[in-house]
Amino acid sequence: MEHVQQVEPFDYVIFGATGDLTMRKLLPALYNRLRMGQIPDDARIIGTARTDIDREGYVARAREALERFIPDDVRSPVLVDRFLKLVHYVTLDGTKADSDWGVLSTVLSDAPADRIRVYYFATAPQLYGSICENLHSQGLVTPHSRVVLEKPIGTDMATATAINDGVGQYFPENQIYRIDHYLGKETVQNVLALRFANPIMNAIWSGEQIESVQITAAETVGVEGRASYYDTSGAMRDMIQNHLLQVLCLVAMEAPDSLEADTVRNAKLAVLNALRPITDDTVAAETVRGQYTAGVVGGQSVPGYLEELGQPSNTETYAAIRAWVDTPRWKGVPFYIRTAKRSARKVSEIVIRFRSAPTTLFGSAPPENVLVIRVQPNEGIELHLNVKNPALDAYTLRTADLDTTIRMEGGLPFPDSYERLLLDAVRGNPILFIRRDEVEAAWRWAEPVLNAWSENKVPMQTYSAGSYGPETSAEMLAERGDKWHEDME
Ligand SMILES: NC(=O)C1=CN([C@@H]2O[C@H](COP(=O)(O)OP(=O)(O)OC[C@H]3O[C@@H](n4cnc5c(N)ncnc54)[C@H](OP(=O)(O)O)[C@@H]3O)[C@@H](O)[C@H]2O)C=CC1
Ligand SMILES: O=C1O[C@H](COP(=O)(O)O)[C@@H](O)[C@H](O)[C@H]1O
Repeated sequence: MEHVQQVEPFDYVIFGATGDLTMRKLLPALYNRLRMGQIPDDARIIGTARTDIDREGYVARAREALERFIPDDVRSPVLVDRFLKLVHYVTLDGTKADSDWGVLSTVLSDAPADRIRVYYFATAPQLYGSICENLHSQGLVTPHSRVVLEKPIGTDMATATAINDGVGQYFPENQIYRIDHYLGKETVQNVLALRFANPIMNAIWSGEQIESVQITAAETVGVEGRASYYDTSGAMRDMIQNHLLQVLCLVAMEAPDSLEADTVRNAKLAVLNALRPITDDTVAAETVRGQYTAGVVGGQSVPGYLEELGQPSNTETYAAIRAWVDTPRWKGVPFYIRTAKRSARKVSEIVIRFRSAPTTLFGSAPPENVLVIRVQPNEGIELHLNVKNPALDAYTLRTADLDTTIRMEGGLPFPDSYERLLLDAVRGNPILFIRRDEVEAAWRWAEPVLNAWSENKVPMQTYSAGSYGPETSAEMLAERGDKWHEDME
């Protein structure tokens, strides 16, 4: 059974309440937390969007979303009805001062003045600044208010600065929660436990013992219904600048002095600031980008990216980067990070390859030890060790795996990462949210790569849907005798 504590009563005001993210992720996550007993019955979820519907109409949409996105075995009619009693809707154009803010103000003023209020922005990020301005001028920003910002925070440094400035004018940094759902994943959070709660790991966690690090987030899906967003984004902006760099930070950071949010964020920031800049001179050697062509994924024929889009595009659906963290701990250790749409399989993982044993005792050098942190699916940790091959009389080696699957008690699936993060915003716990300087440091590193790619300084490769990506990606690793995980024996 999950150990849960009910949070204080709150008002969750969602801007963008009719959109895909709200229906697919936010409402189901809140339902699940109610189901687990964490949400009090006097909490309120107040959806807002321009669509002119009344509460009944919105509740009907929310019900449909729960029927679609909550599996039958955890959806009970009684709980759904209880959840929907918390749901309200206000028709509002968040960007317009003369929109009907009075209705939202009236609804909010029904609650005590010191009630926790979370404004969740599930709209296009360009709208965040003007929504904040209106919240402020309507007197709706209280000391107990916080704002959750969905990604992407900009498409480059300039746009990120504009968004952060726009929000920062009305909310102090400690009331701003920039969400990165990878930080809500259980096994990502486990990186800190693995590293710092286990002296045996801590002792070997540096370039003295580690040869290379791989961080992969590959998906079998294409761009689904989000082609218009994705084509302005691409793999680097969609996944690397945020999710994968955050994971890299957790793998590479120095031990924080405490689990206080800013202490951990300072440690992550130090890693981002230590990332070696990729320049016009190094970008072709250190990066690979590609687009999928038609292929077969999971036994199904799928079209290529350009066919799906119906127009030419210079947007990458695959990116692999050899990054370097210039700190004494990581001297000489490449961090390979990659992400792909329409990959052979869905997998997010961290793979640590250790240096080979300096021994000739067993003839040739034994294979390297490899530690795999499986973020998803089948969350767990495996360590490949060399053991004596019991099938042979001669003293030869074979690989044995120590493999632990991390499960919830009772074998329940892990809660979706949004469940943890949505309630952390209510609790006022920002540890799994990104601070402004982290976003900026990530853009500082990513932007030169994006500029070089847009100037075609790195050729756009192709890869068949259902493959592991362009061949040049494997070649980049082979230069240093490395292999992607799927190519390791
Ligand atoms: N969908 C996903 O899986 C993910 C989405 N995100 C981010 O979440 C945000 C929302 O994405 P998504 O749900 O896909 O987008 P959608 O286009 O599906 O939804 C956008 C929402 O914003 C509302 N909206 C648009 N303009 C205004 C306005 N002026 N005032 C108030 N509401 C407005 C729309 O409703 P209406 O037209 O009725 O006003 C709609 O509810 C984006 O920042 C996206 O990048 C991040 C990660 C994953
Ligand atoms: O933020 C995003 O993440 C998803 C992948 O998330 P995961 O939890 O399924 O690994 C990705 O599909 C989407 O394009 C991106 O915006």
